[in-house]
Amino acid sequence: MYYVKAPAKINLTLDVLHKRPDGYHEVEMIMTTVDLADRIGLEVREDGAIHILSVDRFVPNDHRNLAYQAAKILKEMYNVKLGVSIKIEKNIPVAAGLAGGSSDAAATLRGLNTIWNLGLTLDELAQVATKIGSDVAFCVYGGTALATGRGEKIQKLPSPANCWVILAKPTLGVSTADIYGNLKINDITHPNTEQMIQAIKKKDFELMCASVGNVLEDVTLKLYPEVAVLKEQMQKFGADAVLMSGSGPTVFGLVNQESRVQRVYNGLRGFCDEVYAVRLIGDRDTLA
Ligand SMILES: C[C@@](CO)(OP(=O)(O)O)[C@H](O)COP(=O)(O)OP(=O)(O)OC[C@H]1O[C@@H](n2ccc(N)nc2=O)[C@H](O)[C@@H]1O
Ligand SMILES: Nc1ncnc2c1ncn2[C@@H]1O[C@H](COP(=O)(O)OP(=O)(O)O)[C@@H](O)[C@H]1O
Repeated sequence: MYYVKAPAKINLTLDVLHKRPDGYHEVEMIMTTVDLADRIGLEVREDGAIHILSVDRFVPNDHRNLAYQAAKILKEMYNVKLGVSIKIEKNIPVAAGLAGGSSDAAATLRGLNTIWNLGLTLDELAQVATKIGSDVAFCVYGGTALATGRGEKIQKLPSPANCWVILAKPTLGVSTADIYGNLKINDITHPNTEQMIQAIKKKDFELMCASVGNVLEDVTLKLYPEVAVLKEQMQKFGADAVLMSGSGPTVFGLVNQESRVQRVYNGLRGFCDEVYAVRLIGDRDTLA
């Protein structure tokens, strides 16, 4: 079995510029990877079939799985005769705003490139990724990046100031399409993306904390008030910056002092079953 790591992402910023004629939203967002990861095991099949093995009850075991779709598209585009068995060891909460499915698909592309001997570059894999979902191209590279278009155009950024990330996932899943669908374009307070880029380049933790922002947050908080409560708790227990990731409902807190990580983590455990204390990975080379 050949294993590939599929880390979760958080959105440090998420801005929507306008709604496009194709129904997608034109976005400008800064994403970075954290060290909470699924593990994807791949085994070549001589019969040409694609099989998914996953025991998580929220993860589809068939063609609906994004890892399955990744293998199928890659196989068709490059006329590969071999097949693959894909084992998914799920650690990233599902439908959480952490791009777990997208990262599984991206890890499958990277892994198949190796075990099917395709010799493709990451840029070529990212091209394939855009056919699977908006977040998959980012996940092919990992690290930290500015994503534009519908999220598939990736410009690499350096690794931000290192810090801890506390993730808290309420027991509800949200549909990304629903959240975008409820966004009122004329009623948006835009985050300062340029300032966040400067904060990342200078590795300035305080400026990074002052620059976080996500225009989807208001939409999800209105639909699910328990997410707002979680945000307040995270702030109360002393995180330096608190924001919802993606379309939610996961809330993350940035903390740079190790002594405070345990306090925030323990405080939240009283409210929320799924809490994780992880590090920013931030650097794309760690995926290799
Ligand atoms: C909100 C974000 C932020 O990183 O992440 P998640 O919350 O899903 O992790 C992404 O934009 C999600 O990307 P992804 O989950 O890959 O979305 P897709 O499968 O491409 O699209 C799902 C649906 O979301 C809506 N959508 C998605 C991307 C976009 N730029 N505009 C949209 O309006 C569309 O209705 C689309 O049908
Ligand atoms: N490998 C996968 N892991 C998780 N979810 C998957 C996967 N493949 C398909 N899905 C479907 O995608 C949906 C969104 O999942 P996920 O990527 O975890 O969330 P998000 O888009 O919020 O980051 C889930 O409801 C699930 O049915």
